Amino acid sequence: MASVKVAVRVRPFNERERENDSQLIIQMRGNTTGILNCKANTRDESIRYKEFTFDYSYWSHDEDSENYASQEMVYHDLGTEVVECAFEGYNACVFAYGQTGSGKTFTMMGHQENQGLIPRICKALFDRMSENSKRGTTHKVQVSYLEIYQERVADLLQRHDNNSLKVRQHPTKGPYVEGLTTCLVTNYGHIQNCIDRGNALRTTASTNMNDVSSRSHAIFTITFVQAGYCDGVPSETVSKIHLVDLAGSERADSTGATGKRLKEGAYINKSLVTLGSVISKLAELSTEKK
Ligand SMILES: Nc1ncnc2c1ncn2[C@@H]1O[C@H](COP(=O)(O)OP(=O)(O)OP(=O)(O)O)[C@@H](O)[C@H]1O
Repeated sequence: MASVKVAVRVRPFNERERENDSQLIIQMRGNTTGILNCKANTRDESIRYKEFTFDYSYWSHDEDSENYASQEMVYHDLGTEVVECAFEGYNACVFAYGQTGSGKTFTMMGHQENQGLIPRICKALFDRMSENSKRGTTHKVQVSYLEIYQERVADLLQRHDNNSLKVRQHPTKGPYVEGLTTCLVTNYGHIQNCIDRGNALRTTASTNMNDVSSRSHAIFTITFVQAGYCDGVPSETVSKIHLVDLAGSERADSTGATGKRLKEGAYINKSLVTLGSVISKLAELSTEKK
């Protein structure tokens, strides 16, 4: 099982793009994504057209296409492995990264009638737990949900008067957010309630690029404890699943942002650049180790 997997997804045109007769510049074949640079001032196809290979390339541009990648398919490829990891005692993380309006919240959360990765992963966890309970394993599931808005951490499961929680470093457990609400959940309905409550508190706003644009990074964390017997000895396994819906990078001239929206956009871009640097550094370190 690869430790990191990268998937890209193309969404359908939105109304604005249809009205503008926008040109589709993405092609997908298997796990390869091709991008056409129609602004390149050359006829040289090797310059105009570039292909990149990912673990998965999801074609969700038109539902009628036989290659259409549904929420179910994305869950099947990416979500089932997360559930598998959690039951094996590993930590797992999925995050959605991309330009504003590109479909991150749709992929992570989806809609009631077309659910995304987060509700599907939660549902599968509880289904599998009820199977395992029959074999004597007991489980405890806790969730927390936070957003990082303009570099401040806010609890999405309970509004605090002071809406800026502190991030601290625990000597053995690593980073944590002091005072963050954790809810003990015992069934899927309960976890769904937490998700809905958190989504309702999340900071969103309308921009020219997206009517419901997330203005914050959101992290939904599931702490999953399994207790049972291993070779007759009582044992406990703890795993954490972090499901992250990042705010999208944006250009002020495209979003039409001014005032508060512009300031939000600046914070979003700055934090995404920093995240990119962190990921590059980690990748460098892991290459050096090999
Ligand atoms: N695969 C898809 N199929 C159908 N509709 C989609 C798909 N992906 C995105 N959409 C629609 O596109 C719009 C923008 O998507 P979404 O809000 O998920 O973008 P986002 O990347 O989270 O944006 P932001 O960074 O601004 O929050 C929404 O109306 C969403 O329903």
